[in-house]
Order: sequence, then structure tokens, then C-alpha cells
Amino acid sequence: MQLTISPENPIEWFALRANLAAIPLLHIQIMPVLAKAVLEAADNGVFEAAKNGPQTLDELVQVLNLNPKALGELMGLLTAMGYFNYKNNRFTLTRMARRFTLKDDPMSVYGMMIFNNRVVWHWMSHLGDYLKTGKGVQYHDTLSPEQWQYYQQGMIAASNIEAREFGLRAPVPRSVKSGKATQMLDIGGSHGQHSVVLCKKYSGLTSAILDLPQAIEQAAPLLAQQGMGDRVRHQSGNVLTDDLGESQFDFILMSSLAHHFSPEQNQTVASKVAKALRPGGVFIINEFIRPAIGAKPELIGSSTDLFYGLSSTAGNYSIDEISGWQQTAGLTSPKVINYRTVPGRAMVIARK
Ligand SMILES: C[S@@+](CC[C@H](N)C(=O)[O-])C[C@H]1O[C@@H](n2cnc3c(N)ncnc32)[C@H](O)[C@@H]1O
Repeated sequence: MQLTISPENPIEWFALRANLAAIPLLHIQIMPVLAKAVLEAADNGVFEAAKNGPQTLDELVQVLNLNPKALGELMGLLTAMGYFNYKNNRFTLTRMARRFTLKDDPMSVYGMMIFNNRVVWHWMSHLGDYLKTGKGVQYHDTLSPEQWQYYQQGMIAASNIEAREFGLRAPVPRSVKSGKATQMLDIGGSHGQHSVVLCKKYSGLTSAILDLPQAIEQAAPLLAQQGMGDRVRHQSGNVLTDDLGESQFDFILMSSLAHHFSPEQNQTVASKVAKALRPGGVFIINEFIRPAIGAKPELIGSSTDLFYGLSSTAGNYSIDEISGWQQTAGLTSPKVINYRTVPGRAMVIARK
């Protein structure tokens, strides 16, 4: 996906064509303000305050206890960005804002906004150091319990967008469909959304979510809300150091974890997975994909690549790299399913 600048009149069109528009000013002055405005709006309850209908600025000021001048500026920007409509002195949430910013919508990214505002935003000032040293924040080693909570809530919000499509399109072994195969392993599965959609779809399937103890402490209440009981349960551990056993699982998923690991670590995990799968079993690596060198640059794949470098010293990988780990581990029939709902993201699938 590309974010493009689209001219609204012939003069702007001409300025762009004639290379007179200072595009870097948009990136350095406008875009950081846009991002932070949305994050602070969510964190200060601005979207929630308009949930039940149109609000005047005065009404918002009173409910939110914010400075009238500053909130007026914020509301103007949020309106320009398409989060609110303004008519008869009142602000009304747009359809887009209602779907994605309110806490209780199933597609909401609210948790991600809080994680980004309270935790991730501070990492950005580390980018210059990262460029010099190549060493990222390594946040899995440093988060406080409160930050782990924002992280897990952020992850469930991010996965809400793709979980439905994952459930519809993830290929499982025939034995799972027929109810004969029963065991799934969800590596770094956190909140368990991916396991939950599959276990709801295939009534014979149960899933173990392998994650770090600090993550499980905060993710357990999120999983409990799904009401899956023992069919989807947490298993405390570390995939880099734990043995995954032999011929135990029919289906193994690793979603959004490969980008935190080096290629060598991913190869180690793929080899453990190959051993832990039963014959005919399926291994899916679910990831944002880095466009192959020489391919058309793509904004989501490229920006998440830099972001995962900054946050975990790793990054995105190409389809070839990911399927290479699977094949080196002895798995076959690599196949790719590109998400329709999340641009730049794919399931890379292999079988034993
Ligand atoms: C970015 S989140 C992805 C969560 C979920 N799989 C998803 O797709 O939404 C990465 C998860 O991997 C876990 N994790 C990180 N390092 C791990 C390790 N060495 N072993 C197991 N889990 C790990 C984190 O605690 C976190 O819950």
C-alpha cells in the first residue's frame, strides 16, 4: 500500500509536477503532529466522549476537563483528518472513527493507540542511536509490568483486524478438518485470538499458547474473556530455549514473532517446529513481508521493517527468506496467502 499526496486543484497539481512542493516538510512537520494528535485524542478520551452523539466544543471541554483553546485546535485537526464531521457547532464521529477508535468495537485499534502513545512513542527518539549502533530497544527485556499490559492490549487490538480473515483462510491439515487431529501450538500467541478463531471453527482442536511469563500475566485476562476454557490455554516458556517435543502437534502458528528474531533464531525455531509437527502437519509464519530487493518499495512493509529493527534489532523478512527457513528445516510445499484486509501481510505456509 502507498500513502500518496493527491492535489486538490490545478495549482497544486502543477506544483507537484514541477517539483515545487517541499514534500519533506509534510513528512517532518505535518505527519508527526497527525500521529500524536490521534494518539493523545484516544488517550484523553476524546473519541469516547463523542460516542453517544454530536458534541459542542464546550461540552467536550467540560466532560474531558481539557484546555478549551488546545482542544479546539485538536478538534480542528481531527476533523481535517476525517475522524469528525463538524456541523451546527457540533462534532460528530465519522463512520471510520466509530469503527476503529472506540474501545468496544470488535475492529477497534484503541489498545494499540494507548500502547503507541504511552510506550512506543518514546522509542522513536532512539532511532538515531539505532542507526549508529544497529542495536534496537529490545523491549521484551525491559518493559515494566504496566507496559507489558499496554503491549498485550495493543497486540489484541492489532490482531482484531486480521483474525477473521485468518480464521476463514488459514489452511489446516485434512485431519484437523475431519476432527481426527487435535493439537495446535501458537508460538508467541499472547492474547490467543488466532487460536480462538480456529478452535471455534474446528470443534476437535485445542491450542497451547507458548509465550513469555511476563506476557502471559497480562494476556491471561484477555484470553479468559473468550470463554474457551481448557481448549485454548497458556503455556509459559521461551521458544528460543525450550524444547517443543517430537511429533506432538498437527498445526503450528508463529504470528508476528519472526520479526523480533534474527535469521539464525528463526532457523532454530523452524527446525524445532519441524520436529514437533506430526506427519502432514502445517506450519504457518504469519508476518508483515519485506518487499524483495529490487521489487517495488511498499510503505507498510518498509516502515515496519525499520520499526522492528528499532524495537527488536531484527526486522521484516521476505517471502523467500521465510520459506527458506521452513525448507531448510525439511518442510515442503511452501505456499503464500496474502491478506486482503491487511496490506503487506501474509501467511507463509509449509507442511511436514
Ligand atoms: C508482536 S506479539 C504477537 C502476538 C500475536 N501472536 C499476534 O499475532 O497478535 C509477539 C509475542 O511474542 C512473545 N514473545 C517474544 N519473545 C518470545 C519468545 N522468545 N518465546 C515465546 N514468545 C515470545 C511476546 O511476549 C508477544 O506476546
